[in-house]
Amino acid sequence: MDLTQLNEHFALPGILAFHQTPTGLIYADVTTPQAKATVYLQGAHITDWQPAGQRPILFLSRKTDLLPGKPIRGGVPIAFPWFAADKNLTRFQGKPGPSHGFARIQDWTLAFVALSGDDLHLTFTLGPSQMSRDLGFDNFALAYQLTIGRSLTMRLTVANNATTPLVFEEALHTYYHVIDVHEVSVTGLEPTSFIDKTDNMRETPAANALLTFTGPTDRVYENTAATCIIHDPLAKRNTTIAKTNSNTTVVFNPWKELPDMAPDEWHEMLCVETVNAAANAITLAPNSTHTMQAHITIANI
Ligand SMILES: O=P(O)(O)OC[C@H]1O[C@@H](O)[C@H](O)[C@@H](O)[C@@H]1O
Repeated sequence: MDLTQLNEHFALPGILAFHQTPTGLIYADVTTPQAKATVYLQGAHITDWQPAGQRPILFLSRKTDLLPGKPIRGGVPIAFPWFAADKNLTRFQGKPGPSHGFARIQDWTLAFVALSGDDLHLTFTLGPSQMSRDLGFDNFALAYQLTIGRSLTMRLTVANNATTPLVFEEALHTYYHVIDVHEVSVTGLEPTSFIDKTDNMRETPAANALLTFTGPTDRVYENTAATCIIHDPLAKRNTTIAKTNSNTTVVFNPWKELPDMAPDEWHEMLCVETVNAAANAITLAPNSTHTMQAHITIANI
């Protein structure tokens, strides 16, 4: 659907309207009694969620390009069907796939809109495309359900429509806005060992202490379904991330400016990602589905 059709079919006066950036990306502009949000069709990518009375919860780089086919830096990129670098080149006839897969750089289809009390439900779908087929993925379907209100729920369902198992990784690669990452801590991962991507993928024992940030951080915590809490004393809030059917959590801060970030913006961001990757990659039987969910709530402290 083009912009006009989206507005004809789905707009809700005062609640939901669709707009287009000068660069050609279509987005949903959401204003409910409880929250504001922005969701791009490219990647079904939520870039802003701001419950009433709160500062923005999600980080979005001021320098991100918002160009067709280019990943957006911030918000919640959906990684599928692999996480980070494509590690299995032979599966794709030697062609390297894009970082974090193709789902975040494809246009999704908006399939469902409904208001339920103060919550807005949006469902996006993605099926095979020329790009996915070129990378060896031709028999899957994705549905992404967002429930936007005082809390945010993100549910990603993968269906395997093939006659052979579908092996994939997935992530709701959530960038949180924090006032100063030096002052922030994360609880929930104390008892869990991790792969340290900043130290040659070293298997690192559990710290048994809350997580604070003093340098580049890129950690893959496997076999954990734990709820995590981001404690941001300067913002006077705790952000709680509860997961369903996710056994990996990734924590990321580059500790330097990335090419599509403004200088020093890394101070203001922290990724705590709801993931199934590495040892927790999913093998999905034919004619079955897998649903991973993240539920985010905010409490003032
Ligand atoms: O630059 P990208 O492709 O968006 O990836 C950002 C980061 O995403 C993290 O989740 C990965 O663990 C990092 O290794 C990676 O650098």
